[in-house]
Amino acid sequence: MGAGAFSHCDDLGPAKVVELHQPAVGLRALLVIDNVAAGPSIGGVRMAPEISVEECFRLARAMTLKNAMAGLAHGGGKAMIAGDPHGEPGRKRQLVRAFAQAIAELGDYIPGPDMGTDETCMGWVRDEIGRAVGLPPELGGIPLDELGATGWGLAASARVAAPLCGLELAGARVAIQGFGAVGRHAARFLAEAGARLVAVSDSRGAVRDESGLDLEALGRLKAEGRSVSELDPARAIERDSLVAVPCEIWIPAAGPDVIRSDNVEQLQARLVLQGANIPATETAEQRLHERGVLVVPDFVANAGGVICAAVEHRGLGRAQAFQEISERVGANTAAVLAAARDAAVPPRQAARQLAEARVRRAMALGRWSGAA
Ligand SMILES: NC(=O)c1ccc[n+]([C@@H]2O[C@H](COP(=O)([O-])OP(=O)(O)OC[C@H]3O[C@@H](n4cnc5c(N)ncnc54)[C@H](O)[C@@H]3O)[C@@H](O)[C@H]2O)c1
Repeated sequence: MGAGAFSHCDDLGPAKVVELHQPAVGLRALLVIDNVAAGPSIGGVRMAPEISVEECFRLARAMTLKNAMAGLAHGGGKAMIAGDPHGEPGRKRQLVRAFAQAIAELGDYIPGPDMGTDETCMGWVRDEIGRAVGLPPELGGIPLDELGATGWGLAASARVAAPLCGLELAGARVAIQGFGAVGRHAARFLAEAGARLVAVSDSRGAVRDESGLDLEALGRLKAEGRSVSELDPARAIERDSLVAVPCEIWIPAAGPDVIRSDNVEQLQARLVLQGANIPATETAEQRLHERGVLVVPDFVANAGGVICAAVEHRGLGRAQAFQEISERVGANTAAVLAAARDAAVPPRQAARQLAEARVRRAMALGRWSGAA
């Protein structure tokens, strides 16, 4: 046994750490099934040139907590395939199909799309082994990015969180970093609730207008492959200055670690809804808490996508998915923020405790719990 073989183990998991190797096609992949107490694990399949057990485990654990937080009958897992996601399509198909074959017997893992894979890949996986979520519509999939499942959940979270920091959504100014699947739909649903998008950025720039930005025009620009900063060049601002824009609600919907010690003091919002995963460093999030900025953590606020996938897995459609997203994300936002207030701790700490408690309660019902 290698010295580090069980280095990730704690009382929650991981249940299985599997190296998958198929020399005939050059498949190298990893699967971590972290915890299955609540039900078979759901989590994405990443394709990237470099993969590691460490990262796969961390992402699988994040899924355990996210799924438990969302109240789903699913544990957490994650898979990684070593490969070039933008490489030759035939090669990608071969790797994904070989991966699916290799996990055929590991029925306590249900694969979904993630960075480097998409609904087509999930169609191949389903074809090989009969299970996957995030499928193409022709196979019963709910197109969650097209419909804006995660943005819908963010808006549900905002409805609950806003009054807790003395805000009304009607008239609230919103700034959104990233105008992709999460950001653009969050903007749309918040606008329907009366909020006003005053600034938005993408990887190539940002634009700001205190009187409100035209969402349809922004959508058209993105559909043409252009940057949001082209909306009105006169009002374009430096991309990373978005953090300092005066607003009530700030939504990161791009990459990780965008709020850091070097820019956290510039943030003026009263509410931060984390659309992206780990958008703030630990120190910066602590600082926001000290400054009285209410932060709804990623795995509470952005669970819309995985809730949608779980509904799809049950064979149900988009109406059911959207209803469950608003109910679950809204209720969980309320529970986490109340627990954080009562214990005077940052919302992430309260959320983690709530999610872990749910996993432990599910584990206590299991055969090996030691309970009578
Ligand atoms: N899609 C989902 O349902 C979902 C669910 C949970 C979490 N997330 C997370 O939310 C984030 C966004 O996901 P997505 O699906 O919208 O991705 P996406 O690729 O559709 O959109 C990302 C957007 O961010 C912009 N961007 C990239 N770098 C930027 C930068 N430095 N500054 C400003 N903008 C930048 C891109 O131009 C694009 O507009 C990711 O962290 C993802 O892991 C997504």
